[in-house]
Amino acid sequence: MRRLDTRDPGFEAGFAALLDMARDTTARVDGAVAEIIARVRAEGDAALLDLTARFDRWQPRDAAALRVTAGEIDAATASIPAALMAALDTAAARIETFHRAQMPADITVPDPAGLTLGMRWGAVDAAGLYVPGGKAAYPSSVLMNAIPARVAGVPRVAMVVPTPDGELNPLVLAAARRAGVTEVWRIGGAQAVAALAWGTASLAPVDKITGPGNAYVAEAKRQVFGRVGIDSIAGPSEVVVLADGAQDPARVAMDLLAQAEHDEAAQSILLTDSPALADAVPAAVEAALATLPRAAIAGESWRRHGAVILVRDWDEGAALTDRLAPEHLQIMTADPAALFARIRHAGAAFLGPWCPEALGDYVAGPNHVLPTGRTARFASGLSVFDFLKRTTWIAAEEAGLRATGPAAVALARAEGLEAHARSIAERIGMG
Ligand SMILES: NC(=O)c1ccc[n+]([C@@H]2O[C@H](COP(=O)([O-])OP(=O)(O)OC[C@H]3O[C@@H](n4cnc5c(N)ncnc54)[C@H](O)[C@@H]3O)[C@@H](O)[C@H]2O)c1
Ligand SMILES: N[C@H](CO)Cc1c[nH]c[nH+]1
Ligand SMILES: [Zn+2]
Repeated sequence: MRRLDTRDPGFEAGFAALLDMARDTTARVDGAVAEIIARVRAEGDAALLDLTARFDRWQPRDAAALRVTAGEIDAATASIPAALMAALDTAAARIETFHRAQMPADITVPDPAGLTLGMRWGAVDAAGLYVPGGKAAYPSSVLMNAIPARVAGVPRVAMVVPTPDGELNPLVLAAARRAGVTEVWRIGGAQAVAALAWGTASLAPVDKITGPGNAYVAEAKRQVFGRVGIDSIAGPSEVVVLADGAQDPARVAMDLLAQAEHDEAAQSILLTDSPALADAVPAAVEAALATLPRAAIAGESWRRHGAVILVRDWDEGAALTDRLAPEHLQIMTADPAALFARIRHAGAAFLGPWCPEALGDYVAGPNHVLPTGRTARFASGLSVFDFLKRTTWIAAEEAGLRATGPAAVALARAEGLEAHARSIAERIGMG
């Protein structure tokens, strides 16, 4: 854990090291990922069987065993206790409501020159959803990926999830059923991303791959981009908590640990204007760690990547937050909305002491698949827009072509493109 103070002369160097940590999560695995993708392209299902045995410690009998059957999904769903199923339902319904509200409308623009112009939205044909499963199972991520895809109208939704040691998580399967996933595959890591992008004899390729994952998954998505579309790069989790001196150190500590427990590579940062809070939180983190089942992961994450930054004021706090462009931004100050208005870059914001980030992970409604590694400077969280694309259209009658065509003819000739010019000119008798 780093302790930084903006008043210290060495602050910039320490802060730059924090920024580098966020930037560097995938670079170190690019070679290994390229090899995995090349193997899946060359060997298809055989590579999936071999890599699954190697990385997930599970040897599927054959390629057919990589696909979860409808019977397995039925049995898993039936095994979920009613109260847990009700919680899954609450989350699914709230996520669906929020994402339905995102659906954009087609536009038609009447044009005074006599053309009609428009833009139409349409869903991709097939989406591949990556659901992480190496260190923990994420039923909530199934809902967060699949519900926007279905709301957008995607007909084929293929989900991949690793099953370490051959363990299928029943709630992951129940969530897949609840969210309308059409295929579930027991594969993970870069090999799953490669299979979705290039296809194998068993798994048909998709058009768009979405979802979070570890550094291998994030790097694989980066490498298959272009062959398929991807959402943002959502890698190891991050949170920046902005808290003033009125906040309870124990609550702040648990909010930091809620990200740290995801992954040793996760990053949790506290920014505060209170020297007392800056002193109290590290001790509160250590005390809370002792009570957590995933203390080993959370402890390593906190010690390697965690930070407490003491700022002079919230002007400084807002500027540093923009430089971090965090995946999650939790604001617990006297006027959280006013401070949020001064910050431009964050994947998702959580305002006030009654809005811990974990609420958004599960049931609030907005998506929890968010841009990490400072990509919130230019990227956004998963939404229906990731599964939609736009087609613009133009309709012209003769009068419209006569009114607008001569300018096009002039520009086409200026570009030396005579066929362009004549395809218009000959229709309107310009010669
Ligand atoms: N941003 C989000 O919305 C969100 C949501 C949930 C989880 N997460 C993040 O997703 C990540 C999940 O990571 P995970 O590891 O638990 O699951 P994962 O499913 O992303 O990765 C597991 C896979 O990684 C591959 N792998 C592991 N070690 C490898 C190696 N040495 N070489 C090649 N491949 C290897 C294996 O194929 C394995 O199946 C965490 O960082 C968590 O913070 C993010
Ligand atoms: N915080 C994660 C996104 O970074 C999402 C998640 C899933 N389950 C719990 N949390
Ligand atoms: Zn989380």
